[in-house]
Amino acid sequence: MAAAEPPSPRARGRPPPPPARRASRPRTAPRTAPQGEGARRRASCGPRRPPYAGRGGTARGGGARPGSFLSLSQRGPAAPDSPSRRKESGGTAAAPLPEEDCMKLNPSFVGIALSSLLAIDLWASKRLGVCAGEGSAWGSARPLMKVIEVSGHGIPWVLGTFYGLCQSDSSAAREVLLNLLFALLLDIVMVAVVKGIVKRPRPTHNKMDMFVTISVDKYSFPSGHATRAALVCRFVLRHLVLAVPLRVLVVLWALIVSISRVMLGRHNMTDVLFGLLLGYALYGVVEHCWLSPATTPALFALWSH
Ligand SMILES: CC(C)=CCC/C(C)=C/COP(=O)(O)O
Repeated sequence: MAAAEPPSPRARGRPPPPPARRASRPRTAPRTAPQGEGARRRASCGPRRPPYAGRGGTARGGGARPGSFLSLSQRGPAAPDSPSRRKESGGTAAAPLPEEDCMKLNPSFVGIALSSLLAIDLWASKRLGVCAGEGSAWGSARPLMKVIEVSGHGIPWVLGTFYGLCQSDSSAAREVLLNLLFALLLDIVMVAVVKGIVKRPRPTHNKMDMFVTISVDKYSFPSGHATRAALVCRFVLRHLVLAVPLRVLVVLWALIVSISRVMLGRHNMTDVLFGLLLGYALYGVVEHCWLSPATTPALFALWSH
């Protein structure tokens, strides 16, 4: 006689066992099939206030709205019925994915990372501002730092280049100096534009006793001295024939000018780093727009004697 079969779960009034994929899920995430519209919305990857979001779904320290969560599993509206989508949803288009299948990236993490970086920047820059005043740790080196500051200032560079241009008697020298003048003016304009847009104030420990400034120089991002140092350094190394020790000196000068901006308390480190990058990139623009008697004959006619 055959043994009596145990009653099936359905016969006992229990729900049928879940499909194999669901059965492999951890027990800590029990689930029941979504019932009704409300449950379907909860199970979807759509906008949903995260547990750590404040009023209006804004996470602390960031500006993420609930709808701005990114889901790697979500599909854009362009391909709502793609084969992969159909496969995922078991053949029915637009079926919501289970919540656990969504990986949410909260954009406010980027904000938190940036804020942390800026906080470290402010803290480290203040500590490195050892020549920010006469009473600072290296206050006695401040006069020397200010001489280095003048060596990277725009006025001596623009006036010196202009003077050299007027004095030059070879067309090759004129071409190089005219392009250097263009590079210096482009640098001043670009730095002024970025400073005017970003409007980052100078460090609080800075004493505003700089030699000749323009209105945007009350802002600190990026460092005009650092952009000029990087730009002039690249320009000189490329267009002047110098012995190796002099080439090393040019690079050292650019580095010392840049470091001195933080030591003097004029800038935070990120101002200087961005300034160096900007100056390096601006040299590429100068090379691209290289002025020559062939491309700008009228300009060169001004300087021919
Ligand atoms: C007045 C002219 C022609 C240039 C201004 C040069 C200057 C004062 C730049 C500011 O440099 P930092 O941003 O490094 O402090």
